[in-house]
Parts: sequence; C-alpha cells; structure tokens
Amino acid sequence: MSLTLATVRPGEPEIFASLQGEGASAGRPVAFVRLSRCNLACQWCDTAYTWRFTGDNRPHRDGLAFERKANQIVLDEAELAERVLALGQDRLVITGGEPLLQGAALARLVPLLAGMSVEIETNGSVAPHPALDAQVAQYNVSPKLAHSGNPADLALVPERLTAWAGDPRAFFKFVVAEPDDLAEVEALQAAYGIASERLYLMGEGTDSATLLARARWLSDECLKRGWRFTDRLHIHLYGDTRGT
Ligand SMILES: C[S@@+](CC[C@H](N)C(=O)[O-])C[C@H]1O[C@@H](n2cnc3c(N)ncnc32)[C@H](O)[C@@H]1O
Ligand SMILES: Nc1nc2[nH]cc(C(=O)O)c2c(=O)[nH]1
Ligand code: SF4
Ligand SMILES: [Mg+2]
Repeated sequence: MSLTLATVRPGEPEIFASLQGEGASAGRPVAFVRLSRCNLACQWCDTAYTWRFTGDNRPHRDGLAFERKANQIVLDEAELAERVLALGQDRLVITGGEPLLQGAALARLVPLLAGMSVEIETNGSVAPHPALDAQVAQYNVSPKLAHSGNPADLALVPERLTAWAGDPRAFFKFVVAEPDDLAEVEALQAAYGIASERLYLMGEGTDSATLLARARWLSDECLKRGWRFTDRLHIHLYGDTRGT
C-alpha cells in the first residue's frame, strides 16, 4: 500500500519539521507530513493545492475521485517512514488535505515510526480507520462552519461529532471569521456536549495582521465562555509558506 502526498516544490513531498503552530500542542517541535486529497472544499483553505488541481476550477467535493496530478507524490510507507525519522522529532503530525481519507495506509505507516507519537489534523467528517485510531495520541478536529462554504451535511456528520466529543484525545479547533460564527459553535457544543477544555477557537487568516485583529475579539470571547484560544504560530513565523 502507498500514500499520496502533497508537494512543497515540484517533485518534493511535503515532509518537514516545524513547531506545531495550532491547537493544544502548539509550540511543540514536531515532524509534519501533508497528504493530498480532501473530501471538502473550504473556500478559504490555505492548502487548496492538495485538492484543487491545475485545470479544474471546480472544488473537488468528492476527494475520493481525485486525479493523479504532477503535484502529488506517491510514496510507500517504508520510504515515508525513513524520511520522517530523519527529521529527528518525537511526534509526527499528519495533515493534508484530509489525511483520514488514507487511514488504512496510515495504519501501516505508524508501526514503522520507531515509537514516535502521532497527532492528526482532521476536518472531523471522516471516520478514522480502526487500526490507525488505535495508534493515535491526539486528534485536532476542525469541523467546518457555514462560512467555509461547504454543505453542512458533508462537513458536520453527527455520528462523527458525537464520537469526537466523547474521545479525550480529540481537541476541537473551530475556525472563526466573524462574531456571528460563534452561535454555530455554541449550538454544536450544546448538541454534542463538547467539553470547553477541549474547545479551541482559531481565527481565519493567512497573515499576521488578520490573525491579530481576530485574536483581539476571540480572546475576549474565550475569557467570557471558558473556551480555549489558539493562534496560528507558523503564519506569524513564516507567513503562508508551504512546508513550514
Ligand atoms: C489545511 S487543514 C488540513 C487538515 C484537515 N483537512 C482540516 O481541515 O482540519 C489544517 C488546519 O488548517 C485550518 N485552516 C485551513 N485554512 C485556514 C485559514 N485560511 N485560516 C485559518 N485556518 C485554516 C483548518 O481548519 C485546519 O484546522
Ligand atoms: N507549523 C505548522 N503547524 C500546523 N498546524 C496545523 C497545520 C496544518 O496545515 O495542518 C500546520 C502547518 O501547516 N504548519
Ligand atoms: S477540510 Fe481542511 S484541507 Fe479540506 S478544504 Fe477544508 S481546510 Fe482545506
Ligand atoms: Mg497549515
């Protein structure tokens, strides 16, 4: 079995070491692998190069029907594990695109990582393969709200949100653009019993000024509600740059 990865430059898979920029483990030095393909199509996605391919202007709402394009690289698990281990970190963050679309292959990758812990970035709409789930230390679950432009029935899958809310490894990370978006977060917390200590708000944005402007009111909202706030550290450090 193999994995389809995004590329940081033509022909170079997006495998890199950086500080985790977001969520409950922000600031931790980690290795990253970015997989290609996504089942959603957020209108503000900062990694659309993993799912919207040259020559096709429609968002691919069906990530499983992806086409093999020059900007994707297929690696077998052993080759990928070797490149990850060479980065010398004790945790691997698997992101994308939507990495859980390739859960069976990821389940075969993890045992080759010599004891590295695994953290997964997911949009929360896809069930983790059971053999992968048994090996995951932390999920960063980012359910997409209406402002993402995705149909709610694709983005917000009730049985998935119930499962994530009941899993202590799962930290929710809601991308918020405007104060009105908070009513949706409130409704989801009430509907699924999401614990406030596992509920993070993160501003939408791919530049420091936008993120800081949003942080100013998001922090007040978190103080009022007992929710958590996360910034996007990598954007402040490196801008909107692939492989950082
Ligand atoms: C590119 S996604 C990949 C993982 C998965 N598809 C997901 O959406 O969680 C990684 C993280 O970046 C966030 N993200 C993507 N574009 C963003 C933007 N323009 N502003 C803020 N967060 C963004 C997503 O919500 C998610 O938390
Ligand atoms: N440094 C850094 N931290 C991140 N946290 C989540 C990321 C993602 O794209 O999933 C990401 C990323 O792309 N870079
Ligand atoms: S779910 Fe994640 S990868 Fe997919 S379009 Fe949205 S932000 Fe981008
Ligand atoms: Mg990113």
